[in-house]
Amino acid sequence: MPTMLTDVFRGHPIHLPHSHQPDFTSLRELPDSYTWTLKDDLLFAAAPSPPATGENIPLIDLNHPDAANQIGCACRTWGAFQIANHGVPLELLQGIEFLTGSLFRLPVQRKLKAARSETGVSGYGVARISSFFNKQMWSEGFTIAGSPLNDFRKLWPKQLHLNYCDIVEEYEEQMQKLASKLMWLALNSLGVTEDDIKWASVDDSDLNWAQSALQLNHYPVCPQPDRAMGLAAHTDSTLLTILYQNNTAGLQVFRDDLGWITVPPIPGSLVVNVGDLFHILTNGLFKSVLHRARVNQTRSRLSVAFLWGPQSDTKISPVPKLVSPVGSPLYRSVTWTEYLRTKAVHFNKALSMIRNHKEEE
Ligand SMILES: C=C1C[C@]23C[C@@]1(O)CC[C@H]2[C@@]12CCC[C@@](C)(C(=O)O1)[C@H]2[C@@H]3C(=O)O
Ligand SMILES: O=C(O)CCC(=O)C(=O)O
Ligand SMILES: [Fe+2]
Repeated sequence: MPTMLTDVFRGHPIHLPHSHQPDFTSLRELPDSYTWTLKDDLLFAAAPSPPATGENIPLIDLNHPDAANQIGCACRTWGAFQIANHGVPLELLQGIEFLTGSLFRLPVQRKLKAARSETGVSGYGVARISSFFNKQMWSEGFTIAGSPLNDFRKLWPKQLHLNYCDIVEEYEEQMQKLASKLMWLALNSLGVTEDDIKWASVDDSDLNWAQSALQLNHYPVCPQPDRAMGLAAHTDSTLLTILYQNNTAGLQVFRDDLGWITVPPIPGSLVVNVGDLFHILTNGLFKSVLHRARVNQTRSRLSVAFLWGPQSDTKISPVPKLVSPVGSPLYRSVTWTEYLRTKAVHFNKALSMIRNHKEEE
């Protein structure tokens, strides 16, 4: 039987200190356990871009006739871009932001009623990647995989949870269509079409070949933001991730030649990033971008990540058209479930674990 996203960590517990969540608002100084240095993350202080270059991920208008090529170019050079005219109603973006804010404003004891279990995917807690670091992150999260009904009922025992479930359902529906559209635009820019990928379809009335999770993130105001970390550097395991951020900056993407670049919030736009599975599918042509979230001394920050990938039993391997006739594929084939489990053990080394030894020249 194929594994669902909700089951991937069953038999694979990840020990996370959910219940040690501090009351962020009462702390005037950063506790040592939240103070990051180079020792805790080698990239912690990697030089930011020289201010003069002003380089940043592109903002792409999806109504532009050349959008596919612009997306392809952004996926190759940055592994990320922002989009305008994406068709997702502004009220829905405001709705998901309101829901996220009201969830994290709940008292911590109520949030812990829906705490993520050690073998589960859904629920409230610290970032799953926390187990790879000695220091704690200045954030709290809530993951939704499958229906949020059970968890939401624990958070809002009265009627409210039903309205919030509707918002999540509508948001996921819109995001699924958008993610599929973006994937095909990006692939078309490489000359890859529906004929080259048997497990996916262009028809957006049938998106059963894909699945997703929603990650709600809250980064509270922080007394010493320069020494804290909201969400440590990572790549997503997805094909694509679509991120909504509120009007507070914090997301940063890494470029080898530029260091960390802050992605400015642009009202109404969405950030898209390439995940590890898209990198594999394109035989390394699209960059799975390393990103992280920093925190702020005066403003709290919210973000909502729509993490999108194939069904759990679908084998993802480099599209043959993108492998040189004299070379071999950079990666062996892998399902999303297998990859998530590899990542749960090897974290940022997961891609190299599935890399073929005999590489393309
Ligand atoms: C589908 C998933 C991707 C994710 C692990 C998860 O099972 C649900 C949460 C996702 C998330 C969000 C924050 C960053 C990340 C690396 C993490 O720790 O949990 C991603 C995971 C991922 O993309 O690998
Ligand atoms: O909050 C952000 O800007 C980044 C969130 C993120 O990377 C994630 O949830 O995977
Ligand atoms: Fe991420």
